[in-house]
Amino acid sequence: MNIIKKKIVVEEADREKEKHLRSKRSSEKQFSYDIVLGEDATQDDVYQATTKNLVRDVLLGYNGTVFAYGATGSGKTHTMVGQSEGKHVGIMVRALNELFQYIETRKQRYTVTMSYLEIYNENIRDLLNPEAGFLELREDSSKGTGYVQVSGLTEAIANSTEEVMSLLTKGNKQRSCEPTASNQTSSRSHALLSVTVHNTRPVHERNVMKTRIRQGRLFMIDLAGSERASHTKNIGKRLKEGAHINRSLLALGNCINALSGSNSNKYVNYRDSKLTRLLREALSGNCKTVMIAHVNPGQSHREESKNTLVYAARATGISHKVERNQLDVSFQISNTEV
Ligand SMILES: Nc1ncnc2c1ncn2[C@@H]1O[C@H](COP(=O)(O)OP(=O)(O)OP(=O)(O)O)[C@@H](O)[C@H]1O
Repeated sequence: MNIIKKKIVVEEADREKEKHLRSKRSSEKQFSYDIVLGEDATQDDVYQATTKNLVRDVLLGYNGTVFAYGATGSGKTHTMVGQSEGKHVGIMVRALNELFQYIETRKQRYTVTMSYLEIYNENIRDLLNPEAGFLELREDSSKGTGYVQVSGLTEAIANSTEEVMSLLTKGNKQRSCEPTASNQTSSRSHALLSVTVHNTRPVHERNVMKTRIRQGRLFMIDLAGSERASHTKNIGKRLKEGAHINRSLLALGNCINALSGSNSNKYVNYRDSKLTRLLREALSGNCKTVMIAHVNPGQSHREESKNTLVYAARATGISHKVERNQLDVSFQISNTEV
């Protein structure tokens, strides 16, 4: 697999090449994306290219989502979570660090809250309070069609980088992770970290004092990887987990298909999995969304990598209008003379 700036070229296997040669068709398949990062890209390169702008946007009152997609063992957790310190820390830590660095230099009032959950075998667990058991999704139609909330999920207030990092570490330790034949540290769940930044500041416009309220929310998601039972050699519990993972990723793929390009009028079924119900806003609502597709360049991973590339190429065709969450509350200054 050759990696060029904005394109990925997948070469067919030798046997397929011969077939293409006989039919005089190209044996290569090209996929185009906004950005393509090669095997030598550092964690910082990935953060800068994918998430840095989302952090800035969230501070301005937009919603943002970044999610890692790809087959098992392709490097999703490495990208999103990474190592706990040093140059291999992942996107979650980098984004939270940058967010607090910015807030600490500002005089405005910011409140940062954070929640962290996992979807394991179609059950939602609070990673900041796992003792709470399985949590339910509740629809709140007053906030729009399909708006869902996780009932009883911890929304922890974080006042500093240290506090937020300690919450993140606590959550990561609770994640369902098991060795499989494909990956020694395979995530068996989808992990969704949500960070909400609420900001108020006074503004003075034409004799009117106002309080400007902005709220932005950043979702950072490490999906579990799609897997083939034959590759992972999973049996029993691992096999059941794999089936749940594949089913919810299929539901996500179906939503991406329905939302992309010429299919945009098609009915989008978010109801097939908890993952798609939770991601509805990110996929089609008021949200700037970045998908990081992971592919393994090895020959033996060619089919899985191709599937990932096809979905990612479709996702580039999804577009929707994004608005800032901002509200001005005015106080009239009257110059009444007595
Ligand atoms: N860019 C990279 N540099 C160094 N090591 C990497 C890189 N990408 C992945 N790895 C290593 O490869 C292994 C598999 O990666 P990782 O666990 O991130 O895959 P995954 O896509 O999250 O898999 P799963 O879906 O099974 O959870 C890990 O040991 C990880 O540290």
